[in-house]
Amino acid sequence: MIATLDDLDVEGTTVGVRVDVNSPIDDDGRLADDARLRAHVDTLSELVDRGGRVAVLAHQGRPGGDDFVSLESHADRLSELLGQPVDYVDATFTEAAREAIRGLGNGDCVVLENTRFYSEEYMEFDPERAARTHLVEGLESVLDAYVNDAFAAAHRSQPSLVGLPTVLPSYAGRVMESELDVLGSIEETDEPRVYVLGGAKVPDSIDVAWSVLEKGLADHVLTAGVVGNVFLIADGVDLGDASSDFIYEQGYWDEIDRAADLLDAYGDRIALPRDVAVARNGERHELGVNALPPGDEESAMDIGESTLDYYRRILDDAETIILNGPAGVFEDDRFQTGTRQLYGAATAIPTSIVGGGDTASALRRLGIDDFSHISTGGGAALRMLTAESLPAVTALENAPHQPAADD
Ligand SMILES: Nc1ncnc2c1ncn2[C@@H]1O[C@H](COP(=O)(O)OP(=O)(O)O)[C@@H](O)[C@H]1O
Ligand SMILES: O=C(OP(=O)(O)O)[C@H](O)COP(=O)(O)O
Repeated sequence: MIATLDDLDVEGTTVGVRVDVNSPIDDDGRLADDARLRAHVDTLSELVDRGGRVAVLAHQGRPGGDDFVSLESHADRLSELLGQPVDYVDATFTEAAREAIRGLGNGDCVVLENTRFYSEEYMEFDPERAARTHLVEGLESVLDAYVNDAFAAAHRSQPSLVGLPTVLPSYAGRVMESELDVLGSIEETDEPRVYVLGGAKVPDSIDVAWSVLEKGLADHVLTAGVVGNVFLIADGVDLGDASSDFIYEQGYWDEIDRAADLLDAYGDRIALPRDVAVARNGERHELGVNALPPGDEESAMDIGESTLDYYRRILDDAETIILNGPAGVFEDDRFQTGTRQLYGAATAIPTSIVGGGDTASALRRLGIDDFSHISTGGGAALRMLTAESLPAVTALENAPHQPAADD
């Protein structure tokens, strides 16, 4: 049983709120897309409106990456979104941070510095050990409560996600609540239930496929993107050197054997692309699988019309569809068709659930957003779809001061 904001007496309470605003960053090191910030506005505005003293904790990027930047521009944007001043302090758990938190009045909000500027926050710990890190020990004394709204990071066992809820009364924010509500009860959705696995996270997608087929959750698994390419090769199709080299370079070669095992076990419920699109003379060119391999240097970048017809026929009967990852290289106009049409068809199905942070924002840019639920998480959503527990969710379940089960 996880406590929510409904269980928290907010007025005058100093709350540490973990959000996931890990976002694309522009060449000047500033926020380039505010979708993830907007997702947390409900939680944050509720807390300030109810008189909370709000300290926001978040990570941005990974050490060494171009997007590993300060949260100053996130704070600026948050101020616009909340319609009130939001302070930023370039400290996370030191005396400067504690001073900023102690200085909050009711309804005030401050954004602390990128948690991953501190090495412990980029390591995974069990909750008890995480509770003895500098970040947790530094903040514990100035916080009355902890709210986790960072569903997209809930598969990470890092101090701000599993350590703070070990020592503070803890609550799920509104994003976390709605994600757990939808993704935690997939088995209650209507059948036939179809999973579409596309994109480039091949090992994760194969884990999901195994799990949902084994548990009988999926009536059909439709494959696309790099995932579809791996299944085609596993089925004996020669996709040519360019696609094979790409899969090899990504370190996914072993996944071909796993895909072949899956086809052996559940081939009747797994649908493979019937054609692919390549770039020929600078234009999109579709090739049936019987016409493969493609020319030298031609890579399978999207699914083609014949695959879309086949997949649409399967979708005709579906009551629930769960999609993860694009059908092709949607960043290139020539290879957007598969994603546009497949996801477009999915919006007509009564229950449509999309996982995958990057895919979700791309879909919004394509103007396709009429789904029952668009998850804020990529990796976290995939983990939930395999019915695996997420460390940050478990930490919330085990946190002190939980409401009684019959509350
Ligand atoms: N056939 C393909 N070949 C190469 N890359 C692909 C192909 N299909 C999809 N992709 C790439 O997959 C990436 C997104 O996949 P993924 O990271 O799994 O999605 P998400 O971020 O939503 O979880 C996109 O950058 C897209 O270009
Ligand atoms: O963007 C995130 O995950 P996602 O790419 O799976 O959606 C989260 O912020 C987690 O980031 P991480 O994968 O660097 O731990």
